[in-house]
Amino acid sequence: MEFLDLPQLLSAAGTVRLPGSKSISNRVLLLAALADGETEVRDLLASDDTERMLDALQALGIGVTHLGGENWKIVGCGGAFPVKQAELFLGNAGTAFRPLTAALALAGGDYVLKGVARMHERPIGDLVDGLRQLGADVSYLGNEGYPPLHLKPATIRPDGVVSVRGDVSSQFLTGLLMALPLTGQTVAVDVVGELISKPYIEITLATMARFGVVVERDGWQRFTVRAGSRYVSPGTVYVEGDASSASYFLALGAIGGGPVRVEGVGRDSIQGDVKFAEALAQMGAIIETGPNWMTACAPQGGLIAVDLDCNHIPDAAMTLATAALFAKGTTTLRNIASWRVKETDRIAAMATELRKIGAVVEEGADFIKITPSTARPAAIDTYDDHRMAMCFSLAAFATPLRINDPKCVAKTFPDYFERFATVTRAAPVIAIDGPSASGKGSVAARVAAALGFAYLDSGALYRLTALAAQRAGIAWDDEAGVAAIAAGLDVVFTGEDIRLAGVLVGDAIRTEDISAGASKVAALPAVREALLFRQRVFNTLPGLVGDGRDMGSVIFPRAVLKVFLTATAEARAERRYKQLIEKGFSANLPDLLADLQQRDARDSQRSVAPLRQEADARLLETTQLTIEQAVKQVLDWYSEASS
Ligand SMILES: Nc1ncnc2c1ncn2[C@@H]1O[C@H](COP(=O)(O)OP(=O)(O)O)[C@@H](O)[C@H]1O
Ligand SMILES: Nc1ccn([C@H]2C[C@H](O)[C@@H](COP(=O)(O)OP(=O)(O)O)O2)c(=O)n1
Repeated sequence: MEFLDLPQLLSAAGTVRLPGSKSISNRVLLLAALADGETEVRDLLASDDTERMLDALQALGIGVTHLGGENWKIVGCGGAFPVKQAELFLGNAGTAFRPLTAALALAGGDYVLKGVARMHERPIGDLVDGLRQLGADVSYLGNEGYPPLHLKPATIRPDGVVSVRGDVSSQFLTGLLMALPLTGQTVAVDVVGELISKPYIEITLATMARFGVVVERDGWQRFTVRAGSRYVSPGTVYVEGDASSASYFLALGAIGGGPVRVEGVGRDSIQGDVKFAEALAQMGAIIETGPNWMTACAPQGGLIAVDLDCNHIPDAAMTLATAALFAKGTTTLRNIASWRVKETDRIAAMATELRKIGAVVEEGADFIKITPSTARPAAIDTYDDHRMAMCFSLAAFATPLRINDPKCVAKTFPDYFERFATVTRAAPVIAIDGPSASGKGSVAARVAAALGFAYLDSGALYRLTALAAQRAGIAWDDEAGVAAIAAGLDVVFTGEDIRLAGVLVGDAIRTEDISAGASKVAALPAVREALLFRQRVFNTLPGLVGDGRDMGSVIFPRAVLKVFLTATAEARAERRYKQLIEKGFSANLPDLLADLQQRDARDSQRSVAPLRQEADARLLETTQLTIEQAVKQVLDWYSEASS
């Protein structure tokens, strides 16, 4: 499985131009397809969900032309799709599936609508019931009440009023409303139960109005579309930036200092999720808004917990759940039952993953309560849910973490993590790589002490793996066996002390035998893989100095400073000789030199993470230098690199 490792974050500031709103994009595409005339759609969101809609429209015979960038031309069909028989695959795109179901059920053709497995677990029965009241012929191909669906031609006989439930997903009402002009008659929709996510209905009404259809509204209970309503292209439509996507960046500013500015949505937005900014302000964040921009900064004393009804911001509220990790007290998010029928059961997923990083979480049918506690690194599962991946990126302010399957963000925000990187600063790393006995450990530990940073002796992990394998009777060339040992290493570093399975290791990992074993196990790709995340979790505040062979190339490629530390083989053999004698080991200089040359060769010739000076690493030749001189040089380079 693909993953993305995030270091602990230090701060956030900058500006992000948001991608187009998913909700607006897919509504505009469908209405442009149903309208009379051509529509130029500008700033459309480029994502999986909009691709599913564009593909479906093309399959239905709609003229779709990419004008370059985020701009598209849609040739409307005036309410009659040219293709009367089709099978459409809509992935996990609810914003494509529900409205297309409604429009196609009234379109007089024979259509099959399918999605991914999760889409087939997301209820659609309430919408189908509504459509059947209009005479539509809709049947379930799998489970009753769920996609896939078969829609057949039918006589549509609107008899005035249709009832639809409003308390499961507002997308059912959205789908129905957008399809009603296709009946040509006056139809009223009565909402049964409390309508949730009202702001999404506002987006629907505003978008329909942009295409010339005005829906009469009686509170949130009854919506009427008059006979003769027709969609007409407004010519050009600009899609607003995505307000839900804005939530991650505003939260970054609120947690990481800021200011973080988002452009593309603001005070004038038609999207309900802009209200997320108000929720963040209640947590203490300093928010400013303009017509189409917003900024967020962290408050002096840090964020504070809130108890909020989130019915009006169901998607953006997820962002509050991870922002709660940085708020004093217990945050309660209420009235969020719809989370359970989204891309995944978001209440369960959020609770499980927040607990992994140490938060105390209570969940109920329609609420979640989060109390922060000491954070610990973890690998976060994302459940094929873009918002899980984006929400948990915020948690990196508390701890380094791994995001599994980060590409699931493509559903609404394909380049999310690239943008995230441009507005965040991570805890700095100084990477010191070089051959055996070049002085890496001595220099790295002193540099770390001078800066107050943590120190990672990565070689010790390979040495510990070799030792633990030896103790377990596993041969050093048994890749799977040694990798399992590496993955399960029970090791605790405290200052200079290293404990393996609770017992002090001392010099047992420094013998020449274990040195040779370490070099052998280090050549096994599965072992390196198993030790990757274990090393990256050292990347915490205020900073880290890591020494080894691949600190700058593989483990911390974004290190602020990379140093390749070396000395002649003779000088290194002599240093090692002295070191061993001082420790009371017996040693022989010619043997040491031969051993060291053999190890240099093995470390630099292996296929994975070979020892070599990277193009972006600075060379520090120490044959003629004292340790103090070498340390000073690294500190000078660091202050240069970080200024
Ligand atoms: N520049 C230097 N000049 C002289 N001795 C050094 C220098 N750097 C390191 N040493 C000594 O060499 C030995 C090996 O250094 P160490 O830091 O353990 O190397 P590495 O971590 O690269 O294997 C230590 O005893 C250390 O004190
Ligand atoms: N990041 C690292 C660190 C060490 N190794 C390998 C290379 C060495 O043969 C062993 C032991 O590393 P260590 O840095 O402790 O060895 P030296 O002190 O340099 O002799 O592990 C590695 O492959 N990658």
